[in-house]
Amino acid sequence: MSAAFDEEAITEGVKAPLMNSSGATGTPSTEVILQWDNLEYEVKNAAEKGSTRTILHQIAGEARAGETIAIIGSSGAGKTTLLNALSGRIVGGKLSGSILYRGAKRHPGTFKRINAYVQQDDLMHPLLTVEETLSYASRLRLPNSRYSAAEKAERVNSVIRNLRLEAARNTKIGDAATRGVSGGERKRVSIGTELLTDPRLLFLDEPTSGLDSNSSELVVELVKSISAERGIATLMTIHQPNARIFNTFDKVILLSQGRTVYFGPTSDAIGYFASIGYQCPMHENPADFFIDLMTLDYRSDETLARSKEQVKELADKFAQHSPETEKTVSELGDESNKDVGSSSSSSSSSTDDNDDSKNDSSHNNHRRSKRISIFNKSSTPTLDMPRNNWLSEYSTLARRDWLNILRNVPFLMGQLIQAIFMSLLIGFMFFYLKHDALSIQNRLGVMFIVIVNATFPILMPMLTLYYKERDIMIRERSSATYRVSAFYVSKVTTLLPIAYVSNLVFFTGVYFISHLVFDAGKYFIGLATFFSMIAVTISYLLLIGSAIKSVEVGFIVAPVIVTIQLLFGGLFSVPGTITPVLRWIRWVNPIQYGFSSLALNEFRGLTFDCDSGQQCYQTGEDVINAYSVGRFTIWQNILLLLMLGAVDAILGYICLRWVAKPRYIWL
Ligand SMILES: Nc1ncnc2c1ncn2[C@@H]1O[C@H](COP(=O)(O)OP(=O)(O)OP(=O)(O)O)[C@@H](O)[C@H]1O
Repeated sequence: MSAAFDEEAITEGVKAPLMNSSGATGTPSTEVILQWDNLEYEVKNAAEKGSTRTILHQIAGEARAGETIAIIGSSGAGKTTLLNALSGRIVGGKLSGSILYRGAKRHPGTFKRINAYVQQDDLMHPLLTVEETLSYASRLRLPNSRYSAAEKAERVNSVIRNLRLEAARNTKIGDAATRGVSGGERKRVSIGTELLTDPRLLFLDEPTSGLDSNSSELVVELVKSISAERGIATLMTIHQPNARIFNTFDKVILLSQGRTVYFGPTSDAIGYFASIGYQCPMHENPADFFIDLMTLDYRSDETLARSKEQVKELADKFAQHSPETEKTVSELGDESNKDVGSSSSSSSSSTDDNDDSKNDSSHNNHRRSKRISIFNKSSTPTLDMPRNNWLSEYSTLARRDWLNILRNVPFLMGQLIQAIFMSLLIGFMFFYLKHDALSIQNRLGVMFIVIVNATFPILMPMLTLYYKERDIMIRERSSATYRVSAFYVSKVTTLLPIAYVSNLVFFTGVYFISHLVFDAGKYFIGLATFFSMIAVTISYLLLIGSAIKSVEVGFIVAPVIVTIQLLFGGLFSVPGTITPVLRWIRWVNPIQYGFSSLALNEFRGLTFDCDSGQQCYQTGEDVINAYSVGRFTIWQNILLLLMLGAVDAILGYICLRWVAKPRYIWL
């Protein structure tokens, strides 16, 4: 099933022999998966024009197969920046130094498919169950050429088992509006979707944030256990872990102000700090102790200066320690790697405090061994995954979209109730139109309101849906899960039918209650115009939702443009009378084409009973001429609508590709 892969294909250039930092050739059990050296990251300093700010200073380290490494530091220390730099997800600024994947330069296209990144915010479809979420992820991420449907299902089951999600298997993910799984379960589902592909590297940004200590411990323990079992090199940022969690990690990187204050086996950290004059008090959580040492104290200028001095001293001492440390860390790394996968961390320190932490650790590991089952050993990590074809991606996404939308009862009911309510309101407002002079204005009014109903009531709720899904797509795409085009077409083919069903009810209701010209041909031509207008609205919302990244700005721009289109739609001002400077608007105004088409359809062939002495249009043709709606034929108007829709849809797709394109800096 998991065929062997050509490793040359995933790296650039000549592949270097695998070396650990002491220069020894790596053995499979201590294989260095990721090495980084002299990493510096600079950004523009917003406070001072022309100057830069260094966020990471000369960071070096390595992550080996099966190791779980924590990046710890106070807020703003540079943890996420380091994680992003290592995972190839850093945007903007200037990154320098070197990062090697198994001894060779990383190749962006393939590296992102073999490493997994669990973001801090778990963006998932709230209406899918845990099992469905994992199942769709497996269908999208695992290639059909290598995995049968049964194997994918087995993999999902294995993830559910290993991440202890059996009880939540059929629970919906949920969100602020819908109660779903707990925070810890949600995080484990996020991790599970990333583990489905058997990554070689796992990055987690604050996986315990927002979780209580029990859930946090479980998440970290499971990640550690799975990483060790599967030979995954795992790096995670973490905020103030408790002592038990701290001792779970094989190694820690302690960061302060973008500098390394310590990198090495967790069990040696207390000893190292004691050796440079900072003894961790007995019974104090070592993580809290280290973070206190590394945090700037802003209470006064004096405390700030003192804490800055202390941070500098810690970083300098670690840097001075470096040649020796590199060796020590590497040797210790080898030691700890021997333990990777077993249930205890190495310890070379003999201080009381360290004994304390060792006790914690062994207690922890005892709990872990009881609580954690392991992945199916027969499956080996894969290094690269070929993609599924477009049709397979599209059909999976479309099925997921349909499931999502059909479960979104408030949205569907809202659409239907709105359609019924508006059809009754408008139908009875213009109830049973006669053929007198007054009916002319009313008929024009009905035509216009029908067209308006194909804009706002569809645009706003569907734009909300689209923005949510777009963000999930951008996250999923960062792991090269599927093509943007498959996502985009899937959106068109779900949103359009949903809009058509509810608006068929609306159109039919208005048509018969207000008693427009009863004729099957006119009904269907009117419906064709109305549906073409809906297609333009859907394309327009895809364009806005793709081109404008910010939801807030999108919600301002979208209605403003539609309002302008309404003003120039043909009812409030006759096109020929508009100032020449603004006259071009009609050419790109779908409302004008839609209104013209409906008006032509309704008025053609009509005659009106004018009272004697009353100024009145005698025939429908008179109305058509007076309102200048006869510039194009009905079918030309419909064609122009469809063309505008196609242009919006194509522009939307181009914009989405641009928005979804990762702009990561690579080393
Ligand atoms: N692109 C950027 N432009 C400007 N400043 C940046 C940029 N990236 C990071 N920073 C700054 O670098 C510092 C480190 O940021 P980072 O997010 O890595 O910290 P962190 O340790 O993860 O903090 P937290 O735990 O609060 O998330 C912060 O002060 C942040 O504002």
